[in-house]
Parts: sequence; C-alpha cells; structure tokens
Amino acid sequence: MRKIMRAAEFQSIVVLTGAGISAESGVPTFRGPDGLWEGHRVEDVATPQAFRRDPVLVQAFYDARRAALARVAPNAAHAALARLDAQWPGDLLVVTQNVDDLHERAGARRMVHMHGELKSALCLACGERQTAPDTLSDGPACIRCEARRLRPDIVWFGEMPYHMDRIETALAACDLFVSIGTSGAVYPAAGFVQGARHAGARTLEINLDRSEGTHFFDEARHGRAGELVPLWVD
Ligand SMILES: CC(C)NC(=O)[C@H](Cc1c[nH]c2ccccc12)NC(=O)[C@H](CCCC/N=C(/NCCC(=O)O)S[C@H]1O[C@H](COP(=O)(O)OP(=O)(O)OC[C@H]2O[C@@H](n3cnc4c(N)ncnc43)[C@H](O)[C@@H]2O)[C@@H](O)[C@H]1O)NC(=O)OCc1ccccc1
Repeated sequence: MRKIMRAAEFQSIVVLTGAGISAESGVPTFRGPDGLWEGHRVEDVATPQAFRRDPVLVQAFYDARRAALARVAPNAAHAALARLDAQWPGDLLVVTQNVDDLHERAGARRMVHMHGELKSALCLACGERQTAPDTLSDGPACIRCEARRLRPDIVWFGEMPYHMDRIETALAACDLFVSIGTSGAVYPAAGFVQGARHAGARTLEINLDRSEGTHFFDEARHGRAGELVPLWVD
C-alpha cells in the first residue's frame, strides 16, 4: 500500500482529534488508566439527566476540569496542526471532540468544538452563550438576563453535537481524513471515517494504539501524537 502522504498531495483535509492529542499536555483521557471516567460514571456527570438530578456534582466536575486548564499547555501535536492551519493553501477543518482550549492556544483557527468548550457557559433561561466564569458552582448571573441558571456549554450524551452541518459538508468534500488520538467509541464522531471514505477520501489514523475504528482506515500509524503529528505535517 503506497504510503499516504504528505499533506501536499491533497486539496481538502478534515482532521478529527480526541483526548489522546491532549494526553501529553497532562489532560486526562476518558478511557485510559486514571481516565476521566475513572472517578465518575459517564451517566452521573455527562448527561442532561445527571445535571437535573445532581447539578452540584456536575458543576463541580466541570469546574475542576476548567480550573485544570490553567495548569496545562499545548503540546507539539497541537503546534503542528496550528502550523498546518497557518500554511495550508487548501481547505482544512479541525474537528475536535475535546472541550479543552489547547488547539486555540496553539494558534489553530479553522477548527470547531463538536462537543462544546469548558471555557463557555449557556444560560438555561435565555439561551445566551457566554464566557464561563472560573466556577459555575456558586450560581453566577447570566450576562444578559441576570438569571442564575448557567450550565456548562458542553454536549452531553444524548444531546446533539455542535456544528454538524459544517462538519458533514467538510467530510463530503474532503480528499484526506486524518483521525488523531481518539478511541472511536463515541458517535457520531466515530462514524466520520466512513463518511469520508464514502466521499472517496484517503483515511489516516494516528493513535497510541489500535482504536475501535482502525480497520476503517487506509493507513494507521501507532505511537504518540506529539511525535507522529509533526512528522506528518512537516
Ligand atoms: C458511549 C457511546 C456508545 N455512546 C454514544 O456514542 C452516544 C449514543 C449514540 C449515538 N449514536 C450512536 C450509535 C451507536 C451507538 C451509540 C450511539 N452518542 C451521543 O450521545 C452523542 C453525543 C456524544 C457526545 C458526548 N460528550 C462528550 N464529551 C463532552 C463531555 C465531556 O467532555 O465531559 S464525548 C467524550 O467522550 C469521547 C472520548 O473519546 P476520546 O476522545 O476518543 O477519548 P478516549 O479516552 O476514549 O480515547 C483516547 C485515545 O487516545 C489514545 N491516546 C492516548 N494517549 C495518546 C497519545 N499520547 N498520542 C496518541 N494517542 C493517544 C488512546 O489510545 C485512545 O485510543 C469524546 O468524544 C469526548 O468528547 N449525541 C447523539 O448521538 O445525539 C443524537 C444525534 C447525533 C447526531 C445526529 C442526530 C442526533
């Protein structure tokens, strides 16, 4: 199989990233050892039902992750994708499942957070999206309606992911789809590789080890994103 190549061979690229791209920055992954789900059952902290049942637990879970962002920094993989973004003349969309802000802090611009952002909050009274204060646990007021009903601007299980139209348009037009640091366990993100293949794109997986979707990819490179992503981009 001819090695998929240098980005230069392609016109339109979609890159999907998951928790694995932030692991080397010290952001815990979900399913790894000491993963985020270690301490909590998904359904106890990342579902709308959980938020209705125990908002204090859910707010504390996301307040802790938001506070932890101050103690981490982008790594070589984030930086390489930001270089690609700055230099790439063709179409590019980075779709991240991550709610951390490391892609932006590395300089990425052509990107979307399909599962929301820790640094954003949503008012349940008026729907206003706003920068999240450090903690939502003490019920800060909405900047527009002053109600004290802010929730983390995070897509929970059972909720519709963000930017799906833009993502599906990019997948239908891409000629290269690259998946970085994701276990391929959560949908609809885990189905993007099939969408890209359907559009005739070449597909490359960069992950520490085999994922649930490795068999869907034309090529898989297994190792640390911090080493393999710069090798792919530069
Ligand atoms: C568990 C799973 C089976 N359930 C789902 O997929 C559900 C239900 C479902 C929908 N369709 C289906 C079809 C089949 C089966 C189930 C479903 N999906 C939903 O509910 C979605 C919403 C899902 C989003 C939930 N929110 C998240 N995050 C925000 C919260 C938060 O962050 O707290 S999901 C969350 O978990 C997922 C975690 O996965 P990864 O990021 O891959 O992390 P993980 O730890 O698993 O793996 C890390 C990988 O990195 C590797 N790695 C580690 N270190 C490194 C390293 N150094 N270098 C490279 N790689 C590395 C590891 O080896 C590993 O492979 C991410 O998506 C992450 O965002 N919503 C929805 O379907 O709405 C309706 C809909 C949809 C579309 C159209 C119409 C209607």
